[in-house]
Amino acid sequence: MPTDVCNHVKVVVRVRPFNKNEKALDTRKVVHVVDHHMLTFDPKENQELSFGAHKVQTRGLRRANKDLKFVFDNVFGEDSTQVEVFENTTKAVLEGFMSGFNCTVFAYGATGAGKTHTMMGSAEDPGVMYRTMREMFTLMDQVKEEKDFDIAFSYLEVYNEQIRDLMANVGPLAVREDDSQKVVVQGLSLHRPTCADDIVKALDYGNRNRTQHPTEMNATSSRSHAVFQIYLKQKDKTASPNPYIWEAKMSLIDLAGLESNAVADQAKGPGKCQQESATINRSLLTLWAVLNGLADRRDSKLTRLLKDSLGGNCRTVMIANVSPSSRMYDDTHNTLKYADRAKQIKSSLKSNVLNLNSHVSQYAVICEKQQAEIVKLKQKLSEYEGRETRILGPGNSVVSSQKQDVFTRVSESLQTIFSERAHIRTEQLDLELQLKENELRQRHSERPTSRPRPSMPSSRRRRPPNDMKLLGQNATPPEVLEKDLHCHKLELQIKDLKQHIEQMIQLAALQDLENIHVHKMVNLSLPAHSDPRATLSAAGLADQADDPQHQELAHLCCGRGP
Ligand SMILES: Nc1ncnc2c1ncn2[C@@H]1O[C@H](COP(=O)(O)OP(=O)(O)OP(=O)(O)O)[C@@H](O)[C@H]1O
Repeated sequence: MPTDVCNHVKVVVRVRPFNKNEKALDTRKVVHVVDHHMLTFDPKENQELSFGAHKVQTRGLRRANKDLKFVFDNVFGEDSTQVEVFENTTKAVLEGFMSGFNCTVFAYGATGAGKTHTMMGSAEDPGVMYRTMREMFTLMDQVKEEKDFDIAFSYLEVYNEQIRDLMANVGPLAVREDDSQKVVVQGLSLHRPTCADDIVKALDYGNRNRTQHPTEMNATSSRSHAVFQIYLKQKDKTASPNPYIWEAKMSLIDLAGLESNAVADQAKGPGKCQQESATINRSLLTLWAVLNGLADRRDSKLTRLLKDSLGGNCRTVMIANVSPSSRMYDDTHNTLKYADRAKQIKSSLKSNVLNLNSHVSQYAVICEKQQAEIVKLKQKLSEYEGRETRILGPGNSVVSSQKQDVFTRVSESLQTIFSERAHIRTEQLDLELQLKENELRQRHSERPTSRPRPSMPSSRRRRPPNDMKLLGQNATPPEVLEKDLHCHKLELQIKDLKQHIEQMIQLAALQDLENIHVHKMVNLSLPAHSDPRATLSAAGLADQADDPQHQELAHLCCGRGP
């Protein structure tokens, strides 16, 4: 889904190591990296470090230390690796690129500050461009089952306000906008890489065509802005008739080195190079103003070219390259000031996600259908609310609430009948027990006291006969008789429990059957006082017509139907 987010331009600073010249001249170290986010420019004396044994004056007169603290999204020190820089710059925006956001990563800084090293690197230690492509291929590989990709790249330079194709080695080319406001460079060659190594070869080939002139700071100074652009189109592989399509452009730019006028003047004198330097500085200034939203993009070829890749709808990373040496004091100071201001730039992003056939008319039809569905459902709901509440009865037939009342009453009556039955049974058992007691008492009273009872257990037989006392002699039963009675009581209890369990099982089965029968009878809607036999046969229970319990139920159900 397309998403809009507000994003700051990510600004990082990379400080390169002292070069041979700077070492040889024993220049002062003017950039002190405090940590991964902070650096001090021109630190106070106690923080100062000189490369050699003695300090070397900056250009012009020695001035008071500025001791300026700068904070950035990342600060990479002199020992930082290409991997570290990549991981904390382009890698972070790659995810956005794969989600359809345009991205731009550009290296900015003075001539010889390390821009080309950061962006291109060398075959042994490739820079951001190669690593970005390699990572992109890895990411594409991870989702190749779900998405189809179409990837292409172009490589051009802007030199003295002219665009040249570095891959085809032709130019100048015109830049214009197409009907959909996309920037198009007429005649620019597009290339389809199959792997990251194709890109390295292409970059190597293109760089050989890039305009270079030696500067005071860099013998192989790139005097043009090199713009490497990757176009990625991805489409869902799903069988959906409206698959999403992501289209995004990533621009990796190695800008021409900014030259302070002092250096340029010193190095070049009048002529072509002076004009070149002035053009570079002007286009960088324009770029800067565009980034800050202060200038029209038509002011320079570079900004026209990057119309859809700067600010606005784009994720931007700026890598500011600086030298640590006092020899480049002013350039470094300027670069850091610009980088610091770039942190304030915000861009409003919009993912370039398209949907095939996503016509408004389609959505209107879907909306209409859904609205009709809602009206229908609302009607149904109010109909149901108007009616009496219905619940499901046995056999899944619908029983009205009136019938449900009768059903509940019949169930309650049945419960009462069964509990009364149980009570009667208990009373019956009590009576039986009393009878048995009386029988035993009578038997004992008839028996001679001296003779032991043959049925008694041996432990009892061992007791002296005079222990036995007849009931009635002192109003307490003899011990043997008491034990006999207890034994008998237990036997009766066991018998009763067994019967009770059987009864419970039968009752449960009967209750189920009765519930069904009651339900049948309740549904008959017979008048009150109908003949129970007739009710039973009408309910299809003619075989139960003589059963008093069923007759009782039929009586209860009659006249209570709907
Ligand atoms: N981080 C670094 N580590 C080691 N060497 C570096 C580093 N950065 C730059 N260099 C070396 O410094 C020299 C100048 O760097 P580079 O060509 O990248 O500068 P540049 O900013 O692109 O200059 P220009 O704008 O003039 O083209 C090169 O020899 C490069 O290898």
